[in-house]
Formats: sequence, C-alpha cells, structure tokens
Amino acid sequence: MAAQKPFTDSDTADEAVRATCDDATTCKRFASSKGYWKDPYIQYFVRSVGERKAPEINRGYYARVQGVNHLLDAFIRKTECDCQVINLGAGLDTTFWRLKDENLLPRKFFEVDFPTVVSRKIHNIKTKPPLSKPIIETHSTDSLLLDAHSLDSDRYCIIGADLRDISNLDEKLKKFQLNPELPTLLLSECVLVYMAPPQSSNLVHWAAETFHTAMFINYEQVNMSDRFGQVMVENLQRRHCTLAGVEACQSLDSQKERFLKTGWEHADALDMMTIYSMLPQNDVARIERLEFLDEKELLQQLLQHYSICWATKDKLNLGLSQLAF
Ligand SMILES: C[S@@+](CC[C@H](N)C(=O)[O-])C[C@H]1O[C@@H](n2cnc3c(N)ncnc32)[C@H](O)[C@@H]1O
Repeated sequence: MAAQKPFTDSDTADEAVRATCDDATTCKRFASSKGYWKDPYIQYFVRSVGERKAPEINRGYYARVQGVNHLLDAFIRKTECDCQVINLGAGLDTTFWRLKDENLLPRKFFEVDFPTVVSRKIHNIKTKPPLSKPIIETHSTDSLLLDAHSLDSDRYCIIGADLRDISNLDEKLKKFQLNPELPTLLLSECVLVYMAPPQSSNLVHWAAETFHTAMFINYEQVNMSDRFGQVMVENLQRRHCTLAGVEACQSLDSQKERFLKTGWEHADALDMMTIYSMLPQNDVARIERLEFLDEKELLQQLLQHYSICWATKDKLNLGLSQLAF
C-alpha cells in the first residue's frame, strides 16, 4: 500500500480556497432566487436557497454577474461565436447553460478548477438531466467523455487542474482541443487573488503567450490597502483563507499593471461602484425595488473594493480594445 501523503499547511490553505466556491454559489443561488437575475440552472448545484443574505451582498453579486456577462457577451458577439472561452477557477458556474439558451455558445467552452471541485460539478451534471441534456444536444459523435475528473464534449469541457502548474494546465487544455489560433476569452472571477503574485503572473503571461487574439476578464478585490480592505483580509484569514495575491489588488493601476507587464497590449479597470452606475439603469432600478437597503454607505464601500479589469491583444484586428461599458 502506498504511504499516505502527510497533510500540510498548504493542503489546509487549498481546502479553504476550494471552499470559496460554495460561498460564491450559495450567494448567487440566493440572489437569483430573489429575482436579481435569472439562473434556472444554479438550483441543480445547490439545492436549497440557504440562509438569507444581506441586500448589499445581493446587489454586489448582481453587479458582478451583470458586469462580467456584459464584457463576456460583447466578446462573443464581436467574434460571432467563432471563439473559445476558458473560465479559470470556474467553480460551479452556470455560464455554459446560459450561453446555450441565448444562442451565444462559443465554439468550445472550457472550465478549469481543482480536481475535487470538478468531480463535484461533474457528479451533478451526470445526475441532473437539465444539466446533462444541453451538453448531449450540442455533441455530435458518440465520443463524449464523462468520467469522475473530466468532461469533454464538442462544445463544453471541464478540466481538473491546479492553475499554479502551467505546464500541466497547458497540456490538459491542448489534449482537449484547445485551439491557440482562435480568438479566446479568459475569465477569472475571484480566483487570481488566491494565488501568490508570481503564480498569477505566470498564468496571465502564459495566456498572453499562447493566444495572439484574446481578452482576459478579471473580477476581484481592489483598494485593499485601506481600513475596509484590511478588515476584508482579516475576515477571510479568520476562516484560514489567505488572500495570497492581495498585492496586485492595491489599486486599479496595479490590476492593469499585471497585464501590461506580461504581454497584453491594452488594459482597462473600473471599480464596481462605477460599473454599477454604468449598467442599464432601468434594470438597476428594478433590482433596487426588490429589497429595502438601509446600509447605502456599506454598499458603496463594498462596491469600491471590487473591480473588473480587462486586457486585450488583437492580432486579428477585431477591435477588442474598444470593448467596454
Ligand atoms: C471564489 S470561487 C469563484 C468561483 C467562480 N469563479 C464564481 O465566481 O462563481 C474561487 C474558485 O477558484 C478555484 N481556484 C482557486 N485557486 C485555484 C487553483 N490554483 N487551481 C484551480 N482552481 C483554483 C477554487 O477552487 C474556487 O472554485
């Protein structure tokens, strides 16, 4: 029998990072159940609506989901779906199903997360027909791969890998027909912040080196050196979750810098307060009527401590640098 690997501090740290996937999913489940946005698929990943979340948290998730989707959909439309998407640290995200329903599926949609997170996701897909049917419908041959650790179909692929191990990531993506020649959208939503700066920098650099025409969308913390930011770090620390990459989250400039230093041609960043004010205001007015918000200042502070940074390179001259809010 093989000797068991000793349990180390870094295993505990990785476990805490993996647990953040449940936080994101339960918050999205709750906000969508309240009507902030429609997500008919998330219920198959988290059955119960769970504990009530504060209105400012729901509005924060609304801004995050709408903001990221705005840029993602703009990229897919710009490329007329002749592109691929790679969701890095996708967790239990349901974007694949939304894009299929909206006729916006890219040629192939890839997701990467730790193997244990991926096996949970695949188990749900295997056992819930509303999740598996759209994958089968978009698959043309009998070669669909669906085992405990990976899923590969014509249009959707889920890979278990550690994003800090670039050569393994690259190898697995290529094994599943990643095409470096296609315009590619990379998405990381609350993921890079859990990686040490040299590791996230390697990942961002790998993306710039691998694709000649691409866009990277990164949603995560910003303005983390002020008092509010420090409290956010301490709260997570209490749950043994270290924001190892917080250094890149000091300002909008430091967020842009990480892309401009690693081979990306163009980068923009906005805090979520600004993005919230640029979202379609009739829909913002609709969600603001859903729940009474007492803590307007807290919402503002929260939104000022998250951002979306997006970077592009555009050898095919598609006009990617014009994609914005
Ligand atoms: C806060 S969750 C966000 C999940 C999803 N992006 C969303 O917004 O709903 C962070 C995710 O990143 C994944 N992650 C973090 N570091 C990773 C790494 N080194 N390799 C693979 N996945 C990682 C975690 O397992 C987790 O699922």
